[in-house]
Amino acid sequence: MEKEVMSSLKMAGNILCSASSFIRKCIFGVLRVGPIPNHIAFIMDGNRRYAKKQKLSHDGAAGGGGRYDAGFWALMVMLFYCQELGVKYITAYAFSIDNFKRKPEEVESLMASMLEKFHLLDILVKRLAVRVHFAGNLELLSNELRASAMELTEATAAYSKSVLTICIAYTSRDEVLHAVRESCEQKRIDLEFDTDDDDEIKLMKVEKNMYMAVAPDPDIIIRTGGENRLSNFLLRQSCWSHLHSTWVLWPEIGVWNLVFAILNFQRNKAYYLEMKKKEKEL
Ligand SMILES: CC(C)=CCC/C(C)=C/CC/C(C)=C/COP(=O)(O)OP(=O)(O)O
Repeated sequence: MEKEVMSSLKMAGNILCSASSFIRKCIFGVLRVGPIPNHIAFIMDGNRRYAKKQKLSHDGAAGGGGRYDAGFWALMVMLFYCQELGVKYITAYAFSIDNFKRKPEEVESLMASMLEKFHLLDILVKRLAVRVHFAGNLELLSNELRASAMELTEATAAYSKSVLTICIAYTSRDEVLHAVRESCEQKRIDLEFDTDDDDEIKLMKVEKNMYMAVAPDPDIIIRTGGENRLSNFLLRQSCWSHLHSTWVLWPEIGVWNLVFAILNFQRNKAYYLEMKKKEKEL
């Protein structure tokens, strides 16, 4: 009897799963009628609030892992959906330089959790043929974490179906400073940074040295957790990005949040194109 109940439950689960995957595919098909963004960046806010809500452990040993496990899986789900939709570039703000100011035990356990997640990522991204990049001042990380990040970058260098950029030890201001420093350095070496260049060319030369030079500018930046700020994230690259803020906590982000963000982006784009057309007609 118990066996029969279990197998019926399993069957019901499979039917529900196939139904939801069918519905998702239909919705994605409708979304594809409009322009699909090439690059979506995520500000993954709300992990601590989620952990508090779920009464997850806050202690040093399990705090980082417990708190950020659900957030990591939410990122993997978003990566999967984006790939299914045809969004090639995905960027995640995983750890800002300002986050180093948090309590030392919190930073330590978060870093330990990152290391664990990098090993998991190594298996998962290869299955999805995802190339992984790291953007940020990796010198600020421990030797072990930095080595693991570099290994992951090398191990996935041949994949090209999607590109996942993980911003770690990152702030936009630091990125600009780094790019300007590198560009000045190259001037000494190559004399490349010609003083006769116009501003646009100078800017392009500096941009080549940005951590984020691996991806085009984001079409959409999605921030969870209810804030409407960029918090020192992709300031230079977000000039024309559509900003989408939602109250949902990052680990609870779902397919509908992604769908609404893309629908809003498509509506704004259509409005913008309409305005441009009217401007030309005048
Ligand atoms: C390998 C990899 C990319 C892992 C990703 C893991 C992950 C979800 C990291 C997010 C880190 C972080 C500081 C988020 C901000 O939420 P918060 O802690 O500030 O939460 P709050 O807004 O509730 O205070």
